[in-house]
Amino acid sequence: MAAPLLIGTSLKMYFGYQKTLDWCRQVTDIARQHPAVTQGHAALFIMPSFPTLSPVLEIVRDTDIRIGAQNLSDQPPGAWTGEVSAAMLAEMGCRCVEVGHAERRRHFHEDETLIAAKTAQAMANGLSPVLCVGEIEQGDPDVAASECIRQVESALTDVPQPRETDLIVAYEPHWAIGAPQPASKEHISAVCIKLQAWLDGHGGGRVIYGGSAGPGLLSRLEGSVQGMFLGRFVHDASAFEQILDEVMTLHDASR
Ligand SMILES: O=C(CO)COP(=O)(O)O
Repeated sequence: MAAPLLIGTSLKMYFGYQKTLDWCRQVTDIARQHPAVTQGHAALFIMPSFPTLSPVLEIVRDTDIRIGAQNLSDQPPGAWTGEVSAAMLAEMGCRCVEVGHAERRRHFHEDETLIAAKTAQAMANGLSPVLCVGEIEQGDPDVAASECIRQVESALTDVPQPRETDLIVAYEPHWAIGAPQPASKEHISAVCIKLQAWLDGHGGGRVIYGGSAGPGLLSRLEGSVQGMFLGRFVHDASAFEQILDEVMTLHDASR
């Protein structure tokens, strides 16, 4: 059977504590009964804010939904006030962690050295990095693909080979994040196909797309991505159900 499509979301800092738990319960209820999930065609991950990780892990306990943090320290445990270690996230039951998101690069000045150290910390502790890469300005997809490959290579600098932890690469063109609509399907497909080919030849990994993604996009991408990294357009949890319906339709069409 083909690998399940990865359908994930970061809640960024949008929701409060209670709203996060309510939303996660809704999505978990959808996942429990949706054939795309129960038949193994979709694998879900959710990245809520740090203070909600523990109760959210409890909400999804009897499911295969992966929970991850939106950030981690680049350092092993020690005297790093205010930071959260990969070791603690893994101990809690997190299975993935976001690294290199455009908002962290832009607003928190995370550079490639820091992103490489965070990626290495994640992998050394068995957390799959959801490594976000993308070009800043809209332009030619070949140039964008080269830039993304360069960013992935740079992020993997400190990771020992062969890699022992799954890598998820989220292609998120900065200009398409928080926008009214995603990048065009031609642009997304052109970049993701090149990025996936590069990963296939360099230790593996799976490319998903994020940036104003919502219901309908997965179907339009016709198999050129391995999943979606969702934001605002799944804040209404029913959108998750629509996307899982698409996964099912894609699966049925491929038989
Ligand atoms: O950055 C994103 C996912 O982490 C995308 O967010 P939006 O879908 O809200 O643009």
